[in-house]
Amino acid sequence: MSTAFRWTGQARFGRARAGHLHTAHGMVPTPTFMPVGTAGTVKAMTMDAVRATGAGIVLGNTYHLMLRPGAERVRALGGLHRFMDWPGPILTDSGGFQVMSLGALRKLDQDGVTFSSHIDGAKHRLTPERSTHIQHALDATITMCFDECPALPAPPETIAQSMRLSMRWAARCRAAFVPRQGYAQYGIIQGGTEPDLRAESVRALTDIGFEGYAIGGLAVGEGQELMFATLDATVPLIPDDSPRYLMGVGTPDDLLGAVERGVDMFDCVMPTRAGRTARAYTERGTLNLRNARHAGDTRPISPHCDCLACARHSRAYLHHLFRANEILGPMLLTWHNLAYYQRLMRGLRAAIIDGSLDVHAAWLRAQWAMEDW
Ligand SMILES: CNc1nc2cc3c(=O)[nH]c(N)nc3c(CCO)c2[nH]1
Ligand SMILES: [Zn+2]
Repeated sequence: MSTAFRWTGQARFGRARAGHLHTAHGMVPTPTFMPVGTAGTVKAMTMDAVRATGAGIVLGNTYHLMLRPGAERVRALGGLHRFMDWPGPILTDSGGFQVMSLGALRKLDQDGVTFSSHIDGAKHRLTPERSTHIQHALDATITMCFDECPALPAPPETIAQSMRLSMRWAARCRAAFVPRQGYAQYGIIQGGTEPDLRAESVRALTDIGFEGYAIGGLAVGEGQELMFATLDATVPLIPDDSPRYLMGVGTPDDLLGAVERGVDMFDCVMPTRAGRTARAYTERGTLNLRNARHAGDTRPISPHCDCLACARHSRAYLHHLFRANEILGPMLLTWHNLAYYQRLMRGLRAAIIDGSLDVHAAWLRAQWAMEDW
């Protein structure tokens, strides 16, 4: 069986699709949610626990790993898969977004970005070539292009100039990429919420040619309606047999709407960040487990969940752990939230395959609107 990197379709429902991502590090059913493993760890989770939630692919970050422990050290230690003991596929983001959200004293120019580390203030520089080389040193299964994600709202001219810079950088990233069987590089579509700029960006990237395409520049405060409108304008322009990845998204309702619009891959810090702040995701919305109403509640977080927290513990116990600031609290709740996100994706995939996505979507939305049990 060829291990060439590719996405293969299995079933369609309207613009939604179910399929498989074939990579050098294994095959992942889509649509898929990628837990964020920023600095070589999915915070508060062992990788066995991440696997137990049903995750197939995780995300790492160039920015964090280049600062600590350093890409060359990770390469010397056998690459990120060995380093974090995750044999499955790893997608690494390229660093530009994180520099603009975390780096200090940032200076963007036509050639790249100079910044000071938020850890020790040391000066660093990222260019399309350096970001691509770092991701190669990490042995990322999927390498992301080095891009600029403009803050929204912004005038169309600003969005256009930023997108065209990212497209010039995408060509430099492709030239610096070392092709390997089963590995991939994704172009990142920019253009804000301007349909014509989005179309120009898709054309620029497909002219260069990548193994997959990400929709960047969203989930930066534009709101769900504008995000969905931008997906409506952009996703149909992406080659049908290419995997589509919506960066940084999102809530369960965002994921449903984006899957309905043909997106295959997602990453978001919400389930893991919420797991550390006592916010639990359930089929009926979210719960704040620090709330006193849970103090004596012997029920599991969700009656539909097979995670460790729901199998063995009560809401009362989770409430206690967070009130006592015990480390086990974030561990159990992160596990639960990731299990919820994976269950949601499995349900969407099954509904696409059995032709019931419209009914399933209506049921999900009705459930999310209901009061907690
Ligand atoms: C939370 N919202 C969000 N929007 C994003 C937008 C971008 C983007 O446009 N480019 C790149 N490289 N990464 C992005 C990321 C980090 C993904 O974890 C985003 N994350
Ligand atoms: Zn659970």
